[in-house]
Parts: sequence; structure tokens; C-alpha cells
Amino acid sequence: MANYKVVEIFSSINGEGTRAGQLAVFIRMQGCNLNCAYCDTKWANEADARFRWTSTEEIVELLRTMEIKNVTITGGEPLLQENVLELLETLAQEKTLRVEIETNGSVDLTPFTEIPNGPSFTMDYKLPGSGMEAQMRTKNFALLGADDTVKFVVKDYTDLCRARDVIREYDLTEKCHVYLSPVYGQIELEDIVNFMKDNRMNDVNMQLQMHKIIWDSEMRGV
Ligand SMILES: C[S@@+](CC[C@H](N)C(=O)[O-])C[C@H]1O[C@@H](n2cnc3c(N)ncnc32)[C@H](O)[C@@H]1O
Ligand SMILES: Nc1nc2[nH]cc(C(=O)O)c2c(=O)[nH]1
Ligand code: SF4
Ligand SMILES: [Mg+2]
Repeated sequence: MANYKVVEIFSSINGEGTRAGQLAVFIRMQGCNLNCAYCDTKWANEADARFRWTSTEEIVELLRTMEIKNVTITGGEPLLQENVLELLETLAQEKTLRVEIETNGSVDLTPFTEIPNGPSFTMDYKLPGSGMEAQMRTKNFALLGADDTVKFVVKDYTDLCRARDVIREYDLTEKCHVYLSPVYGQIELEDIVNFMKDNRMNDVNMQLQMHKIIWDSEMRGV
């Protein structure tokens, strides 16, 4: 069976997404193909980041003992782990779990969206402020459904305008959940609200990362 490069596993409340505020187990995988200017987990992306090879069975066993329904697989970029499809297929058979993937928008979601009882996806669309927009795979939008989310992490006015235009161009609010989230500490929060009002951004959710409010913003494992 397969092993994965896991840099941390912890339980907390989910600080982001449609299940924000609910207990969740986080499985953070090592490594990423992007290098977003604002990334808050750069430490996990380094090639020499300390990871533990963790098997599918170990993960299933741990989740059973933790008795927490929500599982968020994140990173780094979790969908780049070799054999991660096996992990997702195995977790799909654990009927009590609700699995969510945080993914960076550059990875083809096709094989992962075909899993019966598979996970839900929170896919970032990386905006100009990240420096990574050229890597975005907009074909993924067609694969997303009502349980999935497209998330825009915004740094400034240019990012807000681009997010608005992408939401409109692909009619995202008709397909899935849509979130706007500030790059932590880099944009006035009320500017986001005013932009949403000015642009009549109905069906879009603004969201703050709750864990960075509850704990120190640099804290790991929360
Ligand atoms: C660390 S990433 C890992 C998953 C995947 N690589 C991705 O980018 O979606 C998890 C989420 O945190 C967000 N994020 C990273 N750094 C952030 C920051 N400084 N402020 C707000 N959100 C941030 C990302 O945009 C993404 O939505
Ligand atoms: N509490 C908490 N909630 C989260 N939701 C998404 C996270 C992530 O890093 O992907 C995260 C995280 O790191 N901590
Ligand atoms: S894609 Fe995600 S993990 Fe990778 S650099 Fe960007 S925010 Fe960080
Ligand atoms: Mg995080």
C-alpha cells in the first residue's frame, strides 16, 4: 500500500471553507509546484521539510480513533502526492467521514472527481498578487459541483477586480460555493465588503481565516 509525505496531522476547528467552525482533522502533505507570494505554509513546501512517510492504513486507523467526521487534506499541494488517488478512494469507503481537499488550481481534477462518494474540493484561483495566475487550469471549473468551492485569496484592488471578472466569466456562483478571503494582514477588510457592495457580488462569501484570529497567525498545528 502507498505512503505519503505528511508534515503534520492535527485536529482543530476548520478555519476556512463551507465547514468553517466545525471540528476537522487536517492532514498536511509536503511539497508544492507553485510559490505564491503570500503562502503561509512555505515551510511545508521546502524539499527538506521534515515529513513522515505515512501509509493509507495508518491514516485510516488514526481517523477512526479520532472520531472526527471532517477531514481536510491540504499542504503544500496534496494532489501532487504520488498515489494520492488511492488514499482518496480508501477514505471514500469510510462512510462516516466527510473529506475535503484544498488544492491550488493548477492540478487537473479529473481523476479525483470521478471517485464514487469522493471528496469535496476547495480549489483556489490564484490571482495576480500571488504571482501564479498563469498556472491556473480553468478547465477544472467544469468539474466542480454544488459541494465544491472556488476560493479567491485577495491582496489588493487588482486582485478583487480579477476575482470579480473570473466569477462572472465562468458563472461560478451558479456552479459551486464562491469565497473571497484576504491575504492575511495585507488588505483592509472593509475594502473587500465595499467592493462586494459596489459590484453587487451576490452569492459570494467573504471569509476570514478563523484559526489566525484565535491563535497566533504564525502558529502551526492549529
Ligand atoms: C496553504 S494552501 C494549501 C493548499 C493548496 N496548495 C492551495 O493553495 O490551495 C491552503 C489555503 O491557504 C490559503 N493561504 C495561504 N497563505 C495565505 C495567506 N497568507 N493568507 C490567506 N490565505 C492563505 C491558500 O490560498 C489556500 O486557500
Ligand atoms: N484551523 C485550520 N483550518 C484550516 N483550513 C484550511 C487550512 C489549511 O491550511 O489548508 C487550515 C489550517 O491550517 N488550520
Ligand atoms: S499553492 Fe498553496 S501551498 Fe503552494 S505556494 Fe501557493 S498557497 Fe502555498
Ligand atoms: Mg492554512
